[in-house]
Amino acid sequence: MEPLLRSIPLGLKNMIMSTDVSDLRSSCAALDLHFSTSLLFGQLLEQLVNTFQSSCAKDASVTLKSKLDGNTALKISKHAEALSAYTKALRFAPYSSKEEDKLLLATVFVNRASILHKLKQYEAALRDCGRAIDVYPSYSKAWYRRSRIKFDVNNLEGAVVDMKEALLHEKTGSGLKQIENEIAFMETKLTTRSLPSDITTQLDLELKTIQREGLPDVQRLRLHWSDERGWDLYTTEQLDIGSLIFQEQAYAAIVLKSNRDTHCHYCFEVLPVDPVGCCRCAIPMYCSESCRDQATAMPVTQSLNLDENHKSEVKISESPPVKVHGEHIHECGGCAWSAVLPTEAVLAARILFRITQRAGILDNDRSPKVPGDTPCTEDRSDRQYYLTRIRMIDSLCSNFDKLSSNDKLEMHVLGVIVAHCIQQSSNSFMVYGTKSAAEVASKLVLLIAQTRVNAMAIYRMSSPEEDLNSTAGMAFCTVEQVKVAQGLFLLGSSLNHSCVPNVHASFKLRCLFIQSVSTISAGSSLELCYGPQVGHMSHMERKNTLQERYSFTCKCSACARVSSSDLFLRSFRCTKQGCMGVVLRPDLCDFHLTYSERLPPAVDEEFISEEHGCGDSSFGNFSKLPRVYPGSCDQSLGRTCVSEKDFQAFTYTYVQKDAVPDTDFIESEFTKLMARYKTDGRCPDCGSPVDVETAQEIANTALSQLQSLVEAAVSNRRCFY
Ligand SMILES: C[S@@+](CC[C@H](N)C(=O)[O-])C[C@H]1O[C@@H](n2cnc3c(N)ncnc32)[C@H](O)[C@@H]1O
Repeated sequence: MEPLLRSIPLGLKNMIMSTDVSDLRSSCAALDLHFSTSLLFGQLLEQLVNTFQSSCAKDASVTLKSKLDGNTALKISKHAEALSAYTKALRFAPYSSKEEDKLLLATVFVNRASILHKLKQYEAALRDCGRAIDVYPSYSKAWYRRSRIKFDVNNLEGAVVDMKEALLHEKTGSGLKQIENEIAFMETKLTTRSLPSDITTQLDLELKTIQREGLPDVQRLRLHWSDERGWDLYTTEQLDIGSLIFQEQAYAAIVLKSNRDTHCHYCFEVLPVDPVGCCRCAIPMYCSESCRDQATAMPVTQSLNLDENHKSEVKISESPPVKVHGEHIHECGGCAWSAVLPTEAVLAARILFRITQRAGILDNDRSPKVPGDTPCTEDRSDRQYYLTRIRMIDSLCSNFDKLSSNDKLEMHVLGVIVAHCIQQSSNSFMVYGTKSAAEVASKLVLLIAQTRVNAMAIYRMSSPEEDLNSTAGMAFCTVEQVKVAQGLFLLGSSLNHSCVPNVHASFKLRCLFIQSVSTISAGSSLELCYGPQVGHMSHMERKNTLQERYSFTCKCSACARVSSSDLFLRSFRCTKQGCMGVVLRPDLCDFHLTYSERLPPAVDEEFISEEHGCGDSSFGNFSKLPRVYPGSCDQSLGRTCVSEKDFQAFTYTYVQKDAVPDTDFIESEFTKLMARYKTDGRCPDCGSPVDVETAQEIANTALSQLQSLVEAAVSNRRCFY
């Protein structure tokens, strides 16, 4: 990416960096034209779309090597190692109608089943045997293994049936002898024992089913437009605390690169011990065939009939099953682009894929924003509903014009790369109509920007890792929230941010659940926290985080007034042992600055700074501020010390007054308090010099050490209680 960025001529760079959303077509066309003669771009594209060079292409030699690794590990009882080697072997195993490919696949499934059997993971072991039988029905060892597992779970009848099937397919003399002995032994058992229930019959019931896409209940929700915050979702009815306001399936979603080997690429749950891979490429892992089929919009049986070059996929793609979006299929086929490009670019491609799949066309001109009070869904008949939703993609805000010039440039390069990757991937079936790569790229650039602003992080609670080499089981005590995927939820993305949110988001499979965390009165906006929250971060940190991450300045109710937590978050105790003095950080004045601009100039002339005015315009009317505040510009003057008594008196009044106190009250109290102190950098109680920056550094170091300890403890995942 870096060399490609460097290769862009300065004039073109400047044009792209200063482009706005209405110029995207011309800026993308100019970049596309430049890349069309660039050797570097051609080479990169070749790497991204060439199935033969790709690291994610299916490769029987990797399967054979991993299978051998698994066998070696098994011999020395390294079960966990053997299991992951066989899973890797399956990941790379080609799915084709060739005899040798089918046999290889079936062999590895049976090998993995043997380990799972040893580990008493009966359900998973039975599933793997079933997979082997589906792929290669005359593979005796698959029937044999399944019979042994059924025997161990007391399904003696099933065990005998499978063993007899194994006998039918066995070709070696010694094998036949062994199977006959097994049948005789099992039949004796069968006549002497009454049988408990069959675990295998329960399996089907227990198999996870993914919720079908349902329409959220949005009857009581409306969208409202304001120039300050764009679209805002509000309720027409009062909502009680804890109400489920709506639930919504992801429009498009993608697992994070860091979770590719641990979570299902479709439902994002933790992978079981017997994950299944994609039939065409070696990247995605799914928890079940059901997830795989939904991600690729193709049943396994069809996958097995693919010829070597996967050409038949094109036929399937011409008539994708209704209601199944198969978001992985268009980017799959053994080429690397979707595996190596940044997640947000691949997610944007998935969104584009879905738009074209639904609408049948790619059209940039649809639906300009219409500010006003608009119901989210007027007509919920299927077609109209989806048209409304597609229209909403165009109306998702991108904050494009507020992006940094480097972000704009990077998004342009990604947009052009992805547009070409999609067009050159052998199995791509996006419908572009008459659109050129540059036009597709301009749509992608906008989608990447929209994805950045609107996509939500999908979280999972971490679940216990089983110790596969121990059959004794283990106690588990660490539970943590892990960010596993990124998804776009159309209705969810109309929720604005607040640093004191009134709704909470949670996820199950690919579904978003929005619940109220307080009583929300009719007509109020539903506000979610995008991350920075009062009590966790100071006003300045919240402001910077939102600006950096989402390119907007927060206009929520909490940022429109002083929050008591800011005071606590930005203060230190004097570091001298036994001293109770409290030292406030210089940047505590950040919120003071915000408010003082709205108030009459500071009254006490003694504290008006003349000599320390730094001329930094970001500090607004700096010369009118009390002298105690210039610490933010000049650190040597920035020690604002307050005696414990005053601090307590102030915070007491503050907290007692109201949890979200009256701004003017706080402002005047705070100004009065600050005005009593000089910036001499000393603790007011003991007179020791106080270095707030050093104190902050010490606190940060201690925090990161603590964090490392927690991480070490979590990764160890052992706790005895
Ligand atoms: C996920 S969208 C929310 C819906 C958005 N208002 C719209 O019109 O599509 C996030 C964007 O909404 C705007 N926004 C959200 N919360 C805001 C807030 N508290 N203050 C100002 N703008 C906000 C910002 O432009 C932000 O990038």
